[in-house]
Amino acid sequence: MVVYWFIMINFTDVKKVYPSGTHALNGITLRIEKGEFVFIVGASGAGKSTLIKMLLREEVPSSGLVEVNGYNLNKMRRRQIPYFRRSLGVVFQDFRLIPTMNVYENVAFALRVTNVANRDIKRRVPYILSLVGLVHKAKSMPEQLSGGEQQRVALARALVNNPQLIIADEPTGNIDPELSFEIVDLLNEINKVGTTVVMVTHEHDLVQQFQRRVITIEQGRVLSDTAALGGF
Ligand SMILES: Nc1ncnc2c1ncn2[C@@H]1O[C@H](COP(=O)(O)OP(=O)(O)OP(=O)(O)O)[C@@H](O)[C@H]1O
Repeated sequence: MVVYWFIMINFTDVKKVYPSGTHALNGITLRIEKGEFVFIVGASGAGKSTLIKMLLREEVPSSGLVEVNGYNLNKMRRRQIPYFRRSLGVVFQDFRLIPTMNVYENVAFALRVTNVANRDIKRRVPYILSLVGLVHKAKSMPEQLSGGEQQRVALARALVNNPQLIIADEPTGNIDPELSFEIVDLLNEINKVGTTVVMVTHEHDLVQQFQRRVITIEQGRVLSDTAALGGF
């Protein structure tokens, strides 16, 4: 096996058959380099979520190789999984904020679980909240926020550990179209400073607007893989 330092994600002939017998992935081979911004698109049932679950090591392939950020996920031991996941920033469609914690605490919590010192938390959380434009909402509870604001908190939480890779699974699925643009724009800004971004989406308008690499999945295969217009 050759590990290239510039590769963030490597799938080699990845197949996934669920115990039900469904063939969700039928031989996916793709490479995403560090620093790329990639949209993953495809019809419902095409295999996008299964692909994301492979990236997070929530599912293992039936065959084929999955490498993420230098880790061979096929060989990863169970006790290594939490450490691996902490190297990623993950954003989901349904935000997944802790409802009993305010905005500040939701973001701080991601640092507390990794035993970051209090004085560093006090410095880092306001900085990240300022990046997503939510300093003035630090004391608000999630239920007091709009969908777009909740997703920005989720993004702040994903960013606070300074991950090299952000995985966003339909991050705009539950927010208004005009706010969706803002979320992808933030991901775009984060990407510009070097973070790799992989975003699953159904929204063709967004994909059109941002003109990045687009990988289309159909029936568990890569149907097309188009480089960003204007090139890298
Ligand atoms: N845990 C599971 N057990 C059995 N089959 C599954 C499981 N998860 C997904 N599938 C099946 O695998 C196929 C791919 O599903 P997947 O969720 O990856 O698609 P998707 O592209 O993410 O769809 P959507 O856009 O609707 O979320 C589908 O046929 C689905 O029914």
